[in-house]
Amino acid sequence: MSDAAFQPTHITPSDEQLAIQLHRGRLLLVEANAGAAKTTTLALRIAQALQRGAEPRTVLALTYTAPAVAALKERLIGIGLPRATVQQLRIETFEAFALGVLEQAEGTKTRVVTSHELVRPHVVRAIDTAQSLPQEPYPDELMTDAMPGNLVEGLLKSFDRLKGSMVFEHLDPEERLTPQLADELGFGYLTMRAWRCYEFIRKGGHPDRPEFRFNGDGVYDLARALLSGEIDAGDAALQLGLSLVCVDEMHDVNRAAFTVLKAVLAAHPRAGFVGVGDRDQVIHSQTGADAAFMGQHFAAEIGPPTVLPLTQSRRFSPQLARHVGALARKPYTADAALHTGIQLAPCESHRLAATFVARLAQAHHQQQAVASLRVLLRHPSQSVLIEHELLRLGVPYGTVGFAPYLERADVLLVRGLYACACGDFTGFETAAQRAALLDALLLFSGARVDSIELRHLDHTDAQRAAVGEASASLDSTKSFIEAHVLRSAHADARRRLEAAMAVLRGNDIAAFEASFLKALDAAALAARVFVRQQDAQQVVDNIAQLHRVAVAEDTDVNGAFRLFSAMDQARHRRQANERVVLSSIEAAKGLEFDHVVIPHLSQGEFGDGSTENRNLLYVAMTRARRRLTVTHDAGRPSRFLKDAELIGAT
Ligand SMILES: Nc1ncnc2c1ncn2[C@@H]1O[C@H](COP(=O)(O)OP(=O)(O)OP(=O)(O)O)[C@@H](O)[C@H]1O
Repeated sequence: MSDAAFQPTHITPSDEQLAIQLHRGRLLLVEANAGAAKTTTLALRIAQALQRGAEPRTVLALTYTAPAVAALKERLIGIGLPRATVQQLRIETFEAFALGVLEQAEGTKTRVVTSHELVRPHVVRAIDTAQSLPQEPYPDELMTDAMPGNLVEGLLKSFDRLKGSMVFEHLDPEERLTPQLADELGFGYLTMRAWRCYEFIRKGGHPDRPEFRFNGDGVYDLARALLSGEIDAGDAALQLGLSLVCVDEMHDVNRAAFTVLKAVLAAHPRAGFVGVGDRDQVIHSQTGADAAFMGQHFAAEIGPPTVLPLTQSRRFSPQLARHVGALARKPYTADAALHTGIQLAPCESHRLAATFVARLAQAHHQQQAVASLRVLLRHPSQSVLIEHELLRLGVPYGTVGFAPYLERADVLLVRGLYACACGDFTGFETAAQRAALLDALLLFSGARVDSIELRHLDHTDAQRAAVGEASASLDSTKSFIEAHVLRSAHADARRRLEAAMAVLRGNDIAAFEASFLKALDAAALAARVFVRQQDAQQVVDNIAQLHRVAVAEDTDVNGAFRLFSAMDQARHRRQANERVVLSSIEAAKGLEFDHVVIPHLSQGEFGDGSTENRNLLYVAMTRARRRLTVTHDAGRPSRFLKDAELIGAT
């Protein structure tokens, strides 16, 4: 145990950082810009606590996302803490932490569901129930022309906000829910009624715990149990013997997470608290995230914190700080010693942008110095052309936040249709490849595996068992497709799949170009399968991009599909590479890379001008250390480029 300042490796803390590292007051908040060393300074504060004698298991650091957990661990190792010590610290997402506390309090583990598609039937049932309750005082308000299945996406989004903001829990229990009250709260009456029914279904009639928990339900259920007094700060499940509680990316905290945090601090009155965040990195506002939880709510409900500054970006240059400051409309300074090259490359088409990015990656890969190049994409479908070019050039790469395009269910569907239509299963040599193909075909065809031997299993397990068996050999795969996919497909889906196969069978590239997308009607196929509009849109976009690549290959249909298989094989032969990675922006939050590439910042490519999209671009640009490259169509640049003063305002 020592009271001397912890000495990090690699960096010399600034005076501002030292003030935070050595702070002894109980409550400390730091709000600072991206790259201003928030996570590093939190890591220093944790290392200082260990130096003062704290046991690693008594330090709890909570964040909202898995990438933020990874970023904090990386910084702790970066400042010199042994990996083994870092592994003993409790660094978790709020959701994982809440699930752990609930498991302890409930004495059992509840099933966790992560797929929107698996909760869809429960939401549909909740709408049905809400619309048919006999004592409903406002039945007319619950009628809608929309099919229940089409309401699921919107309802789940509203449910996220109802949970995150704990709207119901803050209502007067005596107050009756009326259409007017629902309106005042900013939710439709049907939404609030369906929510109550959904929660009833989720509880499954069990008195102590729900049947299942979906995304965010862990934090919500714990927060609700805390508010109702079912669990309190004195409960053994919350008595964790903590000496320090930290929250990284505190701007992502919503009312439910804040309720959990309050209870953790109440359970550990002697533990110190440090929270760090940046209000321009809020990309989860749909779940009720609000920077006020590191402002007025914190002061009013937990106590007045000491607020300490971190003023300068330590990641990138003053020039880049000026641009991101203009984008986020706030003052931004950076360490004058840092240099970040900024390149704005005009590329008129997606294809030109893909070629440009792939060449950059190739040059990067050939350099000897170990450095990271990260291509940050707003939508996964933007990777199709870029990956295709990388494979053509033989540049190894990895993907984070989405699967490589040749492994996506929608791309496997198209490749599988070609394989079935033309009897050419090249590219499906391994059982794993065949299993992925069967899963994709089952998904989009709406076919259900039905066999007497598997009746004792639930649907998911039955499908897994049947696919596992069928994928063992190519012959059994083919018979399974014939017997269980095409023959038992949903009627609409079957019509589309057969029409698409007929186009492929013709091996006529002109007909393929003119009518394949129309015959397949991916939008209709996807809308039947996916709950979220954005997921269905991704299917349409992925297939459109694949089609574009095949048409541009200047060969016949057989040639184009053979090329896809060859590329897939080449990809499997090469090791995934950490130096060139294509990634979603969400998965890069909290991380940093030597060279960041943001392709195609043109009108309509980065979503609308909403705060959420602006914040995503802010997060993306601020990941760069030494180089930032942005491509755009100079004829139709994104408005964000003007806002960031990367191009002149017109
Ligand atoms: N004292 C220091 N000297 C030099 N570099 C430093 C110092 N402190 C932090 N850094 C570096 O600054 C960079 C940004 O730090 P960090 O990731 O902690 O910022 P952040 O504010 O958490 O960023 P974000 O909000 O984007 O997640 C890192 O490369 C880190 O190593």
